[in-house]
Amino acid sequence: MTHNELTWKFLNEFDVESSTQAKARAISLEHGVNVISPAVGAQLALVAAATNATNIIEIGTGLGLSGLWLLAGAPEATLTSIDPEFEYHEQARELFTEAGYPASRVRLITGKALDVLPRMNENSYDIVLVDGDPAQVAQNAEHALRLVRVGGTVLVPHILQDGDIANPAKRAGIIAGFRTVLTEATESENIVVALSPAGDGLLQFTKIA
Ligand SMILES: C[S@@+](CC[C@H](N)C(=O)[O-])C[C@H]1O[C@@H](n2cnc3c(N)ncnc32)[C@H](O)[C@@H]1O
Repeated sequence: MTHNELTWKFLNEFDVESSTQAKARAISLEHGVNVISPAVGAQLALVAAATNATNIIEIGTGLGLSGLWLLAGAPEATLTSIDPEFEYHEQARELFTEAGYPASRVRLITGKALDVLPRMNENSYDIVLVDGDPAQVAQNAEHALRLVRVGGTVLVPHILQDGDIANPAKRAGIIAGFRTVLTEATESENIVVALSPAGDGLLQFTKIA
């Protein structure tokens, strides 16, 4: 194993999941859902805790793993999570309940992000997680920036796209969308940006104006 591979392995094995998070990961994998790594999950929890988040929105519930990590950092927060898959939401609901989060604080909206997000109030959320349809990442990130309050943070996992984002020859389709998100984030004067190499990458930007 190279030095870089060893470092990456260490980084991604550093954080330990709760039994419910581990269960959510196993069920997600059974459904073929591309989940965040424990290292990314821990980063989400840390941002939620550091932001003292009370109002979180998540695009792409999956089976609930990323939501469980966000609530681990802000157990008193309300999580609104959007996904078109009703079956995923049924399973996720069971996992949120098992982890002790009441239904009143986990609002699952079964629908498509681009239908739901325009109806949500701007400057209202402490955290917006963008992890829905990768083909719509640029539009979703634009909505996220509108929805997050000043001082709040937008989180975009899978930003490195399995290494494809670093390959200039890869320009088409989904990769183009992720590149747009990165370019717009670095060019905006109203946000502070950090790109983390954890898991498949995590782009974080905090609105400052
Ligand atoms: C990468 S998975 C999310 C994984 C989850 N965030 C986690 O780490 O536990 C992407 C999710 O986006 C959902 N999705 C697909 N199209 C969507 C859309 N138009 N709006 C919102 N979510 C969508 C999929 O059903 C899938 O659950």
